[in-house]
Amino acid sequence: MQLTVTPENLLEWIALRANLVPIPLLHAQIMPVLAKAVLEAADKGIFEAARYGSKTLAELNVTLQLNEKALGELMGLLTAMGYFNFRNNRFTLTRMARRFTLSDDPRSVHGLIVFNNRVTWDWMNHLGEYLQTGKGIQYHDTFTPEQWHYYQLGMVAASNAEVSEFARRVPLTKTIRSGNVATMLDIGGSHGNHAVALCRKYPALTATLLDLPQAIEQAAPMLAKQQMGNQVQHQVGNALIDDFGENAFDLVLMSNVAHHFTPEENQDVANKVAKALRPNGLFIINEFIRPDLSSPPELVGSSTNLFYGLSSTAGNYSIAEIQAWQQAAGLATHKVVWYRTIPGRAMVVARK
Ligand SMILES: C[S@@+](CC[C@H](N)C(=O)[O-])C[C@H]1O[C@@H](n2cnc3c(N)ncnc32)[C@H](O)[C@@H]1O
Repeated sequence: MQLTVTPENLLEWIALRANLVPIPLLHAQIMPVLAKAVLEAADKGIFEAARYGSKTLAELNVTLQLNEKALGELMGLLTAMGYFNFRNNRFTLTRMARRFTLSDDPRSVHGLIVFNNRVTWDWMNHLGEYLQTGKGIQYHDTFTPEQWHYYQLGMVAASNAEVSEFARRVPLTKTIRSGNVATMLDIGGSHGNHAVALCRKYPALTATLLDLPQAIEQAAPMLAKQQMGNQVQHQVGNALIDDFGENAFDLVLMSNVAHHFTPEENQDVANKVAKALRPNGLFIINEFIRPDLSSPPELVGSSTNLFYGLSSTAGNYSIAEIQAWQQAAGLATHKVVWYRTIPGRAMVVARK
């Protein structure tokens, strides 16, 4: 799947091939406005206001109480972007918008949109500085409790978008698949969505979510809502400092954490994971993948690579880099599972 400029007829195709389309104008003038429109719309409750039936602009604004001219401009853009249908002067949420922007759909990314609007949008102003210094924001060290809250809400929402495909396609050991008693460690497990999905499917599987104390403070109520009792539990810790034990787990997941760590830190974590796995146990690194510069362009992996560099100093890693840590830790390369619903994202799996 690609995010691209797509010609709609032969003449447009020719214009594109003839290098007559000012692509940077689209990237520099149009794309930032598209992104910010979606962020503000979710944050101001515009999708929510349109939840029931079809509404005129004035009807929408009864609850929103915004400037009606400005709201009209935003609604025009959101309609062009496929979030609303507009007929007989009335706006109706599209199926796509209903599923992904309303906060209560299991696949909703609403929390991530709000996190990006309230927290990460400002980070973009640091990109120039990052390019000069190579030093990312390292937000885990500086977040206020409120920012930690939006962060964890954002992470639940981001995982909502992938968790059903994850649970369906993740490689698992025979012990887990045959319903025997088994254990799982989720490094940086936060809200626990991935572990919860697996533990629901395999009631004899128990999971430990290891995360920083500030994360657990915010994520604990989110996990409690899942009503998993003792089957999925938080453990306060730091993956860069703590030991994970020996022959203790059938499965270790590290989802969206490697991009916060340097290669040396990831190697150190992989070594500890190898020790903590039982024989035949699996280590899954679930990440956006940095595309090889020599391979065909892929926007999601490249964009998240820059974003994680800016935010965490590290960035995305290629499949080869991830597998090299796993192999150096004494694990055997097992599988790479590319998501079908999220471009540029994969589970890189190794076996003990
Ligand atoms: C981007 S979130 C990913 C959350 C979840 N695993 C997912 O995929 O949705 C990264 C998580 O890693 C945690 N984290 C960051 N550094 C950590 C460390 N040194 N030890 C343990 N957890 C860490 C953060 O607090 C956060 O909850």
